[in-house]
Parts: sequence; C-alpha cells; structure tokens
Amino acid sequence: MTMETHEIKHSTQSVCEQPSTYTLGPLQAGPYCCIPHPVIQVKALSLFYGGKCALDTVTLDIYRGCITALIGPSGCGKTSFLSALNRLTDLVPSCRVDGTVHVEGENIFGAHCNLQQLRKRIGMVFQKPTPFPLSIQRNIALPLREHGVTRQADIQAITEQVLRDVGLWDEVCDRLDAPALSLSGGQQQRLCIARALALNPQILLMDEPCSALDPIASGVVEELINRLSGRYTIVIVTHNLAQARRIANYAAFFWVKERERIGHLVEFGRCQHIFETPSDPLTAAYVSGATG
Ligand SMILES: Nc1ncnc2c1ncn2[C@@H]1O[C@H](COP(=O)(O)OP(=O)(O)OP(=O)(O)O)[C@@H](O)[C@H]1O
Repeated sequence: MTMETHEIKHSTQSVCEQPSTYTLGPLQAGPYCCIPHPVIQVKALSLFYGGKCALDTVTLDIYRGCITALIGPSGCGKTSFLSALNRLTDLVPSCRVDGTVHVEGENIFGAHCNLQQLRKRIGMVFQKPTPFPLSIQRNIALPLREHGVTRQADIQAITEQVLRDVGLWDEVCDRLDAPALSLSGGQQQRLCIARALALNPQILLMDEPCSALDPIASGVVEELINRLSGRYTIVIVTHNLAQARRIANYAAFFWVKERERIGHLVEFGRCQHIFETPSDPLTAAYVSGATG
C-alpha cells in the first residue's frame, strides 16, 4: 500500500465503512472500531521528575484496535506519558506518577499489578531500533523463553509468524542465524516490532518508530503500523504531523508552557477533528504549522 492509498482510505471511507468480515492473515488489519471501546483509561495522570512536574493532570481514553497519535512540541511530555502506560517510568528513580491508569479495568499502579504480565500485554518499540546483539532468530526466541515458551517447535512457528507479520520473513528466512545488527535500520526496526508481537501483546506503544529511519524504510514501517491497527491497539508518538494524519484514528495534542515547562493535554479527539476542526486555537495553530 502506498502513502497515497493511506490518504484515500481516510478521506473517502469513514471508519464504519470498513469491511465487516476479513481474513486475519499476515499484515492484514482487523476491523476498525466503530464504537470506541476504551482499553486504557487514564485519569488525572501527573508525572514528576525529582519533584518537578513534567506532565499535569492528563485524562484520556485509548480505544481498542485504534491508532492514537501523541503529538506536540518537544518537551511537552509525550514520551513520559507513553512510558507511564506500561510503567517504564518505574525505571527512572526520580520519577513519580500520580493519578490512575486502568488497562481493561485493572489499575496498573495498583499493588497487585504483575509487571511482567503488564509488559507482555503492552509491548514497546523505541525511536532507535534496539535489537539485541544476537542472531535474528534469538532476538525473537529470547523474550519467548523468558515468558515460558520453551518448545523449539513453538519458538520456530512463532518466529516465522511474526517475521511474516512484519514483512521480514522473505528477506531473512535464509539467514536467521545472522546477527540482527547486520540488518538495515528499517529491517532492525521491523525485527523489534516482530519481537514485540511475539509475546502476543494487546497494545503496542511506539515512540517515534520511524524518525531514525530513511524515508523509504520509514514508509515501510508506517505501512506496517497501519496494517497492524485493528489487531492491536497502537499508541504512537510522532513529530510527523502528516504521518499522524495518515495513520491515526485519534490524536492527542500536548503542549508545554514556555515559562513553567509543564506539559499538559490540550485536546484529544478523532484525527479528522484535531486536524481539520480543532476546538482549541492552540491546536489549530500547531497543526497548521503556525506555532510549535
Ligand atoms: N529521566 C528524566 N529525568 C528528568 N527529567 C526528564 C526525564 N525525562 C524527561 N524529562 C523531562 O520531562 C519533560 C518531558 O519530556 P518528554 O521526553 O516526555 O517530552 P517529549 O514531548 O516526549 O519530548 P520530545 O518530543 O523531545 O521527545 C522535559 O522537560 C524533559 O526534560
């Protein structure tokens, strides 16, 4: 699918006009959500580093099967917000989080939350591809083993499936023992997405997954993200407004005030609304390129 067809899809089809039946093969999207069903519910989330507030009182729902883009200028707290959704913020000793995040009704900051299960359910893909310095197949096998999948036949089947899902199988099937770091940047990023998919997550968090790639590799990863929607709930940070507009169903616009340097959510809604008829003048100025 080309960039043009992404555009056409959004401009000529409403989300409810997607086919109601589909065959879930590799790289085929599931149905878009006609009735938004919140899978993550964020309430009054504030985030502090060493006592300094970086993000102030964010409340928003993330809808199942949809792509939600987090947009806004540098330093407004997009990555911090994303990291709170699977508690990667725990890894920053100075970071404190107030408020609640419920994933399918479970408070992830609650005492009974199983962190390993949470991160299995909510995968993460980073800006810079982060393959392990191991072979291609061991990049997939290692997290599987850590999560209790030990039968070699299962590991092989999952490896092939997820590499097919990210469109990498035909490119690497004859060199699965080659170092992952010998792949191109775009291939490494697709391998990292495959590694996340191997654990069968419900939700994928992506922090500027295309920004370190050349335009062609970036287009391939963008197309992949688009095709994964429906099957997975995707939250993506992007500075590329055209990309957000092409692939996202919903957008959350964050802003940071000059003087206080505290990020906050200005507006959240359907992508078309945010980009074409935003409610807040700040959103209008940002998406038109007049500010930010
Ligand atoms: N580990 C950290 N320790 C201290 N301050 C941090 C840390 N991580 C982020 N911050 C601060 O929190 C604020 C929000 O940062 P964050 O990276 O979440 O913003 P962002 O919108 O993702 O920015 P960018 O688009 O540049 O990646 C910034 O002022 C940043 O300096």
